[in-house]
Amino acid sequence: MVPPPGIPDAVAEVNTGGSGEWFPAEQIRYYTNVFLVQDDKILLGYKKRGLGIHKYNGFGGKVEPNESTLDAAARELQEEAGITAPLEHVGVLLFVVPGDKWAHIDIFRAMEYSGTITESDEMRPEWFKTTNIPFDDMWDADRYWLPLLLSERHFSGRVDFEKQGDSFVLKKWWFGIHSSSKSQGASKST
Ligand SMILES: Nc1ncnc2c1[nH]c(=O)n2[C@H]1C[C@H](O)[C@@H](COP(=O)(O)OP(=O)(O)OP(=O)(O)O)O1
Repeated sequence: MVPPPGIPDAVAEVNTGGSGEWFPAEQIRYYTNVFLVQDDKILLGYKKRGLGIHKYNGFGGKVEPNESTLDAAARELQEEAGITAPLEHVGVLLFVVPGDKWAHIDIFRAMEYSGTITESDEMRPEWFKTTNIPFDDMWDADRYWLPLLLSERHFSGRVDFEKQGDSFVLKKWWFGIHSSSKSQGASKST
């Protein structure tokens, strides 16, 4: 299948599914999401409030006006987990819900950090073995793309959800890797 609207043509498909047409374009809102990976462990945060409450996720949030994505990612990691880290940009995901702004999420990976991991009002940090990631308690499509982050790929993807009450029901997804494939070169943000 060719990449869906919003994803560059050069991205090679690795996983797709669901049915129906892709939802039409809306305005875009920019977010960040940071995953800290060390040896065979990954740091996730249990979301205590707001969008994605009661799910595990990386640390991140909205990019503020006049802020770079990298600066936003570093700020959110500090605010939500109390640490700083050299961040590598590894992926872009589009999350689409009809009638809402598209969520464009820049995904970063960190392999080391400074400071003390600290619970915040928004997130309770918790280490998991990479062989035991709590996908059943995460956003539904995370199981399809998080392995790409762990295998050090550069990836892009799109997930269309339908809102049913308070739930986001997975309708269709597409994930692909970039031809350079292995990610490289950290952007220092500490
Ligand atoms: N489907 C979808 N839509 C929007 N955001 C997300 C998803 N899936 C996700 O994994 N995410 C991520 C992107 C961000 O890291 C968070 C959402 O950020 P949010 O908590 O709303 O932003 P903050 O700026 O931290 O929020 P406030 O401080 O304003 O409450 O989930």
